[in-house]
Amino acid sequence: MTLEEVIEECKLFYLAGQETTSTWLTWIMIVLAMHPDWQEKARDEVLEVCGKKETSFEAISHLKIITMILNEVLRLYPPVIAQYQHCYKETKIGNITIPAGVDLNLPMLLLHHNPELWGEDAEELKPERFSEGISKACKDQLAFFPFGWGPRTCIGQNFAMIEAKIALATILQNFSLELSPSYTHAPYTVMTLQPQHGAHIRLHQL
Ligand code: HEM
Repeated sequence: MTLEEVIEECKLFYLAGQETTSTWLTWIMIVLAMHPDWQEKARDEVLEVCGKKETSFEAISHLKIITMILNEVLRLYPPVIAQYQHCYKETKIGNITIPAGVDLNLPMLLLHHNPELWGEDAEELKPERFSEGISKACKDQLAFFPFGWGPRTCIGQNFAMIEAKIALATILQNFSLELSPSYTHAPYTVMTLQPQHGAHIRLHQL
């Protein structure tokens, strides 16, 4: 690789890895402040598995409720709301022929909220959907792809999962989260899906 290419790769990793994970963590905190019952379940699990100690790589693999919550937040508030693919040469997928030059939009946000795939409660926070893993959460497991799909799927997804689990476990060990009355729920997109008026959350030290 040339020096120029290495620099460009570093920029890509910074953009793809920082912005996505930080908005995801922001939504996780908003959602747990909105749903104190799930916040309590999540904290109980963290305290049971890790106690008040620093979370270890080994311990986070036992955080089942936290994993369910992380997936449900990715479903409702995917940081990347759609993927755009350009078809360079005529391609056949099943019965469909896509001519060269066509731009495809894969709308994660729409599919993640589709009641035909997720049920009439698609708009509700229900982490228990993921209690038996991703493949059983939805009628069509291809409908959940917050990290993309296929050979170019997100290279950082496992890293992001570990990062989010450690960050969330540490926050829950030390703080309780309460939604401020000034918070207005308005998801909107500026490159990633963000809370338009900010994440007004009160943190109470435990
Ligand atoms: C919540 C966190 C994240 C989300 C939602 C996310 C989402 C995505 C999506 C949708 C793609 C496009 C995949 C495709 O074309 O099929 C992608 C690609 C990529 N992501 Fe992530 N990502 C996250 C975290 C990270 C992290 C932490 C890193 C690096 C440390 C990272 C590095 C990359 C890179 C380098 C690519 C391009 C891969 C390629 O084209 O071969 N991402 N990500």
